[in-house]
This record gives sequence, C-alpha cells and structure tokens, in this order.
Amino acid sequence: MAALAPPIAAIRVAVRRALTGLPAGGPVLVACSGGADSLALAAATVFVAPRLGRAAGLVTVDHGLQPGSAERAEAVAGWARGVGFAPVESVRVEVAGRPGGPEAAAREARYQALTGVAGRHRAVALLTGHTRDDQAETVLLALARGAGPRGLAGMPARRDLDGVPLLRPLLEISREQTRKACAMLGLSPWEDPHNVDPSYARARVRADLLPALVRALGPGVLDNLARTARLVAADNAALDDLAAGALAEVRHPDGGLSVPALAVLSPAVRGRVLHAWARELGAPPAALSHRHVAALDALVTGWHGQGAAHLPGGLRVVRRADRLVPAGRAG
Ligand SMILES: Nc1ncnc2c1ncn2[C@@H]1O[C@H](COP(=O)(O)OP(=O)(O)OP(=O)(O)O)[C@@H](O)[C@H]1O
Repeated sequence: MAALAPPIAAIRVAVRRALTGLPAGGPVLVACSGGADSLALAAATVFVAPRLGRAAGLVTVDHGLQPGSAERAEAVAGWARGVGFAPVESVRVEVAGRPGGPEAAAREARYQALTGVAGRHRAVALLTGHTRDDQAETVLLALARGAGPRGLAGMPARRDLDGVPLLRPLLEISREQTRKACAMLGLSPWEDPHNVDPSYARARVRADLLPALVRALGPGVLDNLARTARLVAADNAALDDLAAGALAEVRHPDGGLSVPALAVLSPAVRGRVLHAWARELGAPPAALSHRHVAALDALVTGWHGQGAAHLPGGLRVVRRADRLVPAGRAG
C-alpha cells in the first residue's frame, strides 16, 4: 500500500492528538468555513474520530456578508453529510447591528452560533482550523500593537468557549500543508474574499508582511513566530499560577485588596493579580486592557489621595486607607 501523503498524515496525527483524552459523550464538532484550513481539518476529523469511537459533527456559519454565502454554506453542509458527518448544521447569523468593527461583529456572531450548536448537541469539543500561519500573523499583529505577554502568546491550542472546550488542532500545521492536503483529497476550498481584502490588517500581514519576512529571514521564520507564542504561553501559565496564589494572599480581611501586600509584589505579578481581581468584580475580560490594569496599579503605586480607577462595565475602584475596594458602578 502506498504511504499516506505527508500533509494528510500530519493533519490526521494532529487531530488524533487533540481528540485523545476527551471525555465520553456527544460528538466533536468541526467549525468549517469551507476554506482550505477548516476543510482539511474536517476531512481529517471525519476520518480520525470514528476510529477513536467518537461521532464527528460539522457546523458552518453563513454571515450573510457576501453574495453567494448561503450557497457556500449549503455546499459545505452537503459535502459534510456526504462524507459521514452527523450532525451537520448550517447556521445563518445576523452581523449588522452588533458593536465593534465588521470583523469583530462577525466573529462574535459566529462564536455565539457555534456555542449554541455545540450546546444543543452536547458536543464534547468544538474544533477550528487555525494554523501555524494564523498563529504567526497573530503574534506579529500583537507585536505591532505593543501587546504584552498575553497578546504575544497568540491563540491557545485549547480554551473554554462558554463552557465548551475550543480546540485548535492545526496550530503546528502550515497553511501550505492544508492546501496541499485539500488538493490531494480532491477538495476545492472556498477562497474567503476577506482574506485578501487589504482593508483588514490581517489580510495585509498575510499578503505582504509574511512573504517579506520569509524572503528576508528564511522559511523558518513562521515556525519561529509560532514557537515564540508557545514559549510565552508557558511563561504566562507560570505567572498566572503565581498571581492566583498572590491574589489569595493580598485579600484584605475586611474585603477588597491590601495595598501594602500588593505593593511588595513584583510588577508583573501585581498586574496579573489586579487583572484577575477586575474580572472577579465583573469587568468583561474582552474589554479589560492594560490601561485599566495601569489605572488600578496607580492606586497602589502612585496614589495622591484621591481619584478612582474606571473599569469596563461601568465599574469603579477606589482606595480607602490601605485597601482597594469596589465603589459600585458608575451612573
Ligand atoms: N463561516 C464559518 N463557519 C464555520 N467556521 C468558521 C467560519 N469562519 C471561520 N470559521 C472557523 O474559524 C477558523 C478561523 O477562521 P479564519 O477565517 O480566521 O481563518 P482561515 O485561515 O481563513 O480559515 P479557513 O481557511 O478554514 O477559512 C476556521 O478555520 C474555522 O474553523
């Protein structure tokens, strides 16, 4: 028997690794746009999952943003039913009227739809086709906006999405491999016009910056950027553990946080303690930025006897004697 073509084998191995150890229960659900990455992921999942005794489902989201998007979603769903996915869902979402730019609004609508489907089918995991190249782009975009370690860690291979584990099995697989795998399997991926629309920063990074970096620094640069993300993520996990312990120690017996105990922490740990505490108070994590943490930090290290730190969600924190305390929601 002929050996399996390397890209297909590498993708199957990555999917097998991601699915191994998941709890028993409902299906794993692939989020598939019809693009090369998620199509290659889907093809590997429908092969691997049954061999691990699991059902594989697929969901495709129609953002309704381009002519023909409904037909594209139906084509993906039809293909999925034909190759044995069950359940298969094609979901239409409304993007208009959501806050933020069009990209963020589409992402939010998509994730809401995906978690809705995952919940209905009691899926044990949701899989997306983010690749090493997506990771390299994410790291570059984070560097360009001056992000700290959280941003430089890129996308995690696993995270919780409203109670459903979101897995990204292809983070060490290149986009070239997913394209090759699709071609070898006779699949015709959909080309998302947004991916080449130069009004999006990510599309410009993809089209111009990554090829220029490869030309200037060699083909290893994308793997290296993805490795940086993994290394920083490991350091983040260690710092988060330290911060969780420190948060328990700086809690003031009368409520709030003790300023003297915060003041002796290293700035990196203190920032994480304040970030975690702000989330506990109810600040929406997506809106919580380094500026909010800096405002809290200023109450500890630059206190002039008055003022408050304003957090997203209308929350206010003030300093009372030697404590930081929540002072309710602003108007
Ligand atoms: N319309 C959609 N329906 C279902 N899942 C989607 C949709 N759009 C994106 N996804 C999921 O999110 C992942 C990342 O999408 P994004 O568009 O950012 O990247 P991409 O590299 O263009 O991926 P792809 O080649 O799979 O479209 C996809 O691989 C897929 O798993």
